[in-house]
Amino acid sequence: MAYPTRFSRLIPILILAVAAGCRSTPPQEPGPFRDPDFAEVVRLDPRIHTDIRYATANNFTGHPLYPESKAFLQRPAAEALVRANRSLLALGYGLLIYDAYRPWSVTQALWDSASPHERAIGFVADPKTGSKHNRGCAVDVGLYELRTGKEVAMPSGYDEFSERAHPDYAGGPPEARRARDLLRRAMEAQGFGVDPNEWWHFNHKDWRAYRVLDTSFAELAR
Ligand SMILES: C[C@@H](N)C(=O)N[C@H](C)C(=O)O
Ligand SMILES: [Zn+2]
Repeated sequence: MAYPTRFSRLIPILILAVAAGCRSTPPQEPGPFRDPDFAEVVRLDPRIHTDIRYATANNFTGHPLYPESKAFLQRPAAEALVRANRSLLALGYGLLIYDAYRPWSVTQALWDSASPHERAIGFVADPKTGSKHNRGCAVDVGLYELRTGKEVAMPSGYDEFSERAHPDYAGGPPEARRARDLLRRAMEAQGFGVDPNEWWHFNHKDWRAYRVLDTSFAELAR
């Protein structure tokens, strides 16, 4: 029987073609874009603290997704963050970064870990379009108290995906809401906009000028 034999020879080729079609890659965007110019934030201002959650198992996936704990941003966003930190230092607080530049493949991994509901409400960016973190123009931040070095309590924890995480949530302890609003004012004064679902996530105003990247931290540090 000639037909089944010829067809069975085609099967590996078909599998390879389907696999190639499904291979995930960052979105191809027409641009034009600025060249990447990353700065490691703590080198610009060591009084900005970090607790890069995706470099630890203390994140919603339960696994480390970064090989090292680093906070890079495109230079205009990094410099704006330093200015926001300076304004907070004067009030007895400092910025605590939970995440900054995120390679696109990590956005894909977060998307794969998220539930359909979390995807639907925009808790994690769709890798088809990419995240503003992938452009080096989004930062997840909270506050620490200068006097004690301790993290300041907010109405929800980081990546707690609930109504309490909304930047305009009106419940919870008033001092937690005051801290959240103080953070937001300091960030907005320097050109960042808060995410409507997440009090900790801020996009720098220049995000459209940079493409989605999948460059590793090690490559950025070179
Ligand atoms: C997953 C969360 N930390 C986050 O950053 N969400 C936004 C929407 C993103 O993935 O860009
Ligand atoms: Zn974020």
